[in-house]
Amino acid sequence: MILAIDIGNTNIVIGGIDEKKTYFIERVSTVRTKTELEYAIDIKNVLDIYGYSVEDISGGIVCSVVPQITNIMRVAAEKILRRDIMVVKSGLKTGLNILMDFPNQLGSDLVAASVAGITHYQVPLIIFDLGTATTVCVVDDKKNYIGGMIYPGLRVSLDALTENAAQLQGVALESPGRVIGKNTIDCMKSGILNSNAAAIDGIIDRIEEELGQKATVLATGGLAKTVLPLCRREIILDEELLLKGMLTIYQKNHAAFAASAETGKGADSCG
Ligand SMILES: Nc1ncnc2c1ncn2[C@@H]1O[C@H](COP(=O)(O)OP(=O)(O)OP(=O)(O)O)[C@@H](O)[C@H]1O
Ligand SMILES: CC(C)(CO)[C@@H](O)C(=O)NCCC(=O)O
Ligand SMILES: [K+]
Repeated sequence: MILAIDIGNTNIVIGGIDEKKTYFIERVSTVRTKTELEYAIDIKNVLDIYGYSVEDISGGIVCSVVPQITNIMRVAAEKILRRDIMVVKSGLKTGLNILMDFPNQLGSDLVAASVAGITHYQVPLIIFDLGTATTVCVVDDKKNYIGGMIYPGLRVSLDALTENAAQLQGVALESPGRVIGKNTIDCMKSGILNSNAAAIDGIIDRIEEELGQKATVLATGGLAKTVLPLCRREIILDEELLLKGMLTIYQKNHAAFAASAETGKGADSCG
């Protein structure tokens, strides 16, 4: 099994995975001030809770969209696993052809999700990731990453609303059970959930129209399981999509990575 660490803007997902299965998957909060030792303790605690030791882990990979934490987490994982840890970045083999204006600016999380998409599902693909941001990845029938969308995630949208409206307070992100709200809280709950669900349905229609093809639609991220039940289109929920993508990237690059680490050419340059 390898250790896969996905650093998002809100949460860090720590998972143990191999081609057979996911052994554990846990979230800790993304805290920008934590030290290497504190993240090392997080990793150690997750392993301890599940009864795994360092010997059970054959390697590690970090995927991050928070640049100031990337290296701290890499060193933290190296402290625990006592081996070089791979970082998802441009230059690695992925099997995905990124047709963007600036391919190296594409978020590593979007790369990992798309790699998992082309590995485990039928292309073309539309992939929604409902986290801090809601992102949409579009992969065509030739496994080209052709673009997507980025818009505010549900929690970020709600926070902006309550900050700007004097009479509105925070609500839990849960369905009120009906579309037409009868009180402030239900109106807000219905509004945030149904507006996002309807957006997803509508976005799928528009992307398929622009693609000229029907696509496999996937969803992942902390909020996917809350929103998907309100969508009308068929959408496959895969909460382990990023971990699966990180495993594939690890496998495709592991030999070159080990060789470059061995010859001291720099632990994190692979090609
Ligand atoms: N059970 C929950 N109830 C309410 N909000 C939640 C819940 N779980 C996650 N969230 C919200 O979902 C968002 C985080 O989703 P996720 O765990 O996918 O985070 P992330 O991976 O850090 O996001 P990103 O990858 O976009 O940076 C946050 O806005 C968080 O407040
Ligand atoms: C859009 C987010 C924040 C989603 O996590 C992340 O993928 C990111 O910071 N991306 C960089 C910009 C881009 O992907 O075009
Ligand atoms: K940011």
